[in-house]
Amino acid sequence: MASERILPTIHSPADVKALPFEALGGLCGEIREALIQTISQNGGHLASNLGVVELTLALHRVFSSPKDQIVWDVGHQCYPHKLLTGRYDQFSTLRRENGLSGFCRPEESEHDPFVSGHSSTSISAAFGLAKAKSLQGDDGHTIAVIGDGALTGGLAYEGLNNAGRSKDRLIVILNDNKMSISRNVGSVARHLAVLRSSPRYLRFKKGVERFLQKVPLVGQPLDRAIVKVKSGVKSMLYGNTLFENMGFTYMGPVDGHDLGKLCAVLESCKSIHQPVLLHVCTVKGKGYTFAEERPKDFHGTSGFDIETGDAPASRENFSSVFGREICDLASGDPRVCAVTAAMTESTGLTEFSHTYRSRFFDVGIAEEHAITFCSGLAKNGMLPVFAVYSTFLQRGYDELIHDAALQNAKIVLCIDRAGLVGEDGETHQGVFDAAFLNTIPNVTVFAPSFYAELHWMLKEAVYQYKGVVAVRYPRGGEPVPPQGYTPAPASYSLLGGGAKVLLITYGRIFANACKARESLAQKGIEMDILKLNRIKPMDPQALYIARGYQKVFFFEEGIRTGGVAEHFGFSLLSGEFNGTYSAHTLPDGFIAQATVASAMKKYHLDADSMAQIVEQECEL
Ligand SMILES: Cc1ncc(C[n+]2csc(CCOP(=O)(O)OP(=O)(O)O)c2C)c(N)n1
Ligand SMILES: CC(=O)[C@@H](O)[C@H](O)COP(=O)(O)O
Ligand SMILES: [Mg+2]
Repeated sequence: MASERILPTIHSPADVKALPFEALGGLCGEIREALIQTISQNGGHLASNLGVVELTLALHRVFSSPKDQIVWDVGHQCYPHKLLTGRYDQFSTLRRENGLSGFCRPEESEHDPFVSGHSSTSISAAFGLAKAKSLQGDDGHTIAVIGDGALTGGLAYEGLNNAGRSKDRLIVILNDNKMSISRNVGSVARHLAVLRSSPRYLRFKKGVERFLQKVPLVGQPLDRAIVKVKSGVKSMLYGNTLFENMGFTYMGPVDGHDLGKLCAVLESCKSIHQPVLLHVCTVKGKGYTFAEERPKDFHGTSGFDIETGDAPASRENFSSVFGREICDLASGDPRVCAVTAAMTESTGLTEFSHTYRSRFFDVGIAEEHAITFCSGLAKNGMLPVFAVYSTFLQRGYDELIHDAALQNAKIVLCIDRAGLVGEDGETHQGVFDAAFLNTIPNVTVFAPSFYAELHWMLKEAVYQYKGVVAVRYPRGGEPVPPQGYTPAPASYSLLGGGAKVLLITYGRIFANACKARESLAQKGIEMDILKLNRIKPMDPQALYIARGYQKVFFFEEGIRTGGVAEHFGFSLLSGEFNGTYSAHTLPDGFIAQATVASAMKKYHLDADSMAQIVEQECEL
């Protein structure tokens, strides 16, 4: 007889605690099955989640969420946590519109204490949470779970530096699977490799524990004294770990797939009332052979066949075209360098990384550093191109101002995933870059709608302009180029001429504007389109053209405040313009997860909405 499934009966961490230990292995299997089933359909971060199944279970056995708070770094590995904290029934809605988020979301559950999506925030957040608890006399624990990849981000060290030697109940769990999205990089990764290969410490610790158990009335002060003695002896024998030097008690390394060991060591962590770092070793993709063998492919997937592990063949997209173009430039110019902050594959730099190894730099999840590093390269005569997602570029705002723009350093930013990104949702939408780049002097911004434009804009960016030059393009492929439109290397292009109505736009939604124009033409409404190729600085000639129209509509796939539409409108309305101007942009808010097509419709950036808006205005 088939045994009853356990996962559907888990409605809260209390249910996890109530299970006999022998049932936990089966539960791990059910969690893995749920992950594989759902992610194969909905897409998501499979390999990272498969790797933390036992760890998540152990955390919920030993600690009591929500009193004890668990902060998942990046949050892309929090799906097992969702399954164990009352969200199993909604799991099929993962990453869908109005469904469960693929990251931690306090609005979704009391078991998600902090928003996540961007890397390396967990230690700072957890320390803040822990400190607040201490100040309020709350004896709950706070646990940050951070991956070895996320540990390459500078913010993690700011958190460690600040939290070390405090007296708060903070536990940092380092989930070390040797992988960021690609193989992890840098000298800390090397330090972790050394620690992984010296399991003597935990054995030593176990000896201490056995001793402790024999000592009657072991209280807190004795616990601490033992920890100190133990650390001292250990550092004499083996040298200190980085974490100990930063004031943490280091425990580990421990096998992150051995539930018994994990529970025992977490109990020990719980008894040390000062910051502890527990080093856990896991296998990315654990339990699904294809993901174990190809963790990169299963880091983020848009869906796959469970039997074969095959995903739909990836088609040409802006990232792959960029990857080709940058290789072309590098082949003819030894000054061209490519920089990524741990996103080699997804930004299209795989080929470059193999072919031009000495000029390729994966700096880790360190966008701030990447920008300042690029400025240094540029100052000494190289031509650095930093390929970065729009949402992660937000990290480097000050570096752009202070380290690049202020000294007019010649760096090129290839801003990928600019605009709506879809299922990753609020934390990943690329809707702020046009607005925040608008605020920085010495910055030029291009926005291709098609691959052919990316080709000439990239060249222009590398060779024709001074200062910081950005080329921003969306996630995925180019839209179908409108009939009769030939991309031309100019800062703007005008479609039509002589109409009274003008639509202005840039980027991929230019294609929607062209469709809207066609459908309006069928209704007898003539409309010209002004397509901006360079969105900063604005070409005065483009403004001059707009002045001649009676009705001007600006459509922008970006936030309103500070965006291109607002800037254009301000300049237009403060000059000699007698017509009406309206801006149709994304709202000044956070855009929820949904397919790009659905969000476009919701915010009136699709062709039908554009046509409707123009038609209604023209009827007035
Ligand atoms: C600031 C920032 N840059 C880049 C990313 C993209 N990103 C998401 S997960 C990830 C790798 C994380 O590796 P690790 O922390 O080791 O977790 P693992 O997937 O190995 O469990 C990267 C680079 C991000 N989320 N945030
Ligand atoms: C978790 C994370 O931040 C990234 O892995 C992100 O989900 C990538 O999404 P893309 O599919 O756009 O590369
Ligand atoms: Mg990792």
